[in-house]
Amino acid sequence: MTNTAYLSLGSNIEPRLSYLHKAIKALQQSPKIEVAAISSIYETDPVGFTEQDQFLNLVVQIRTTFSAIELLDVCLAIERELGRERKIRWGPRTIDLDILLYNHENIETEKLILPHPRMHERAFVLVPLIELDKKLIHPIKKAPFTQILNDLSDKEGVR
Ligand SMILES: Nc1nc2nc(S)n(CCO)c2c(=O)[nH]1
Repeated sequence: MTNTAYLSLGSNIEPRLSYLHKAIKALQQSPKIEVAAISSIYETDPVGFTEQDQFLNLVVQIRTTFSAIELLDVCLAIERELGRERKIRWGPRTIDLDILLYNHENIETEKLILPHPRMHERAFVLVPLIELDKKLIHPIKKAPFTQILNDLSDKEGVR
């Protein structure tokens, strides 16, 4: 059964662009993942821990036969391959892959919460996600992501 998922990718340690390309290539190399669409790349102000460098962010749409938990393990493996060190929780990172949506499912385990619990607060996620599909609706809030973005105050952090 083929599932549709959206992943947010980010990097704020140089060479940022190279890390993003390598992460996308790693996804494409998986036999159980088809990268169906890739958003533009946005330079974004760090949110959460703001004393760090600007990020480059993008969102990819994938089709996959992995389960959500298996997809999480793939994302964590790619982060490890690209030298992600989890020193400071919100600190700088070579690469970050977050699962945003998996079909329209609501999953709540200690390893994985879907839809991503902070995606509705993050312009660096919403702007590229809407670029890929303007009609997407948050499966729990039942609100279009375009409306969630409009309601967001600090949109200016995304260029
Ligand atoms: N702009 C921006 N700020 C961030 N803060 C954290 S943590 N992250 C890592 C993703 O959770 C980011 C990010 O990817 N982009």
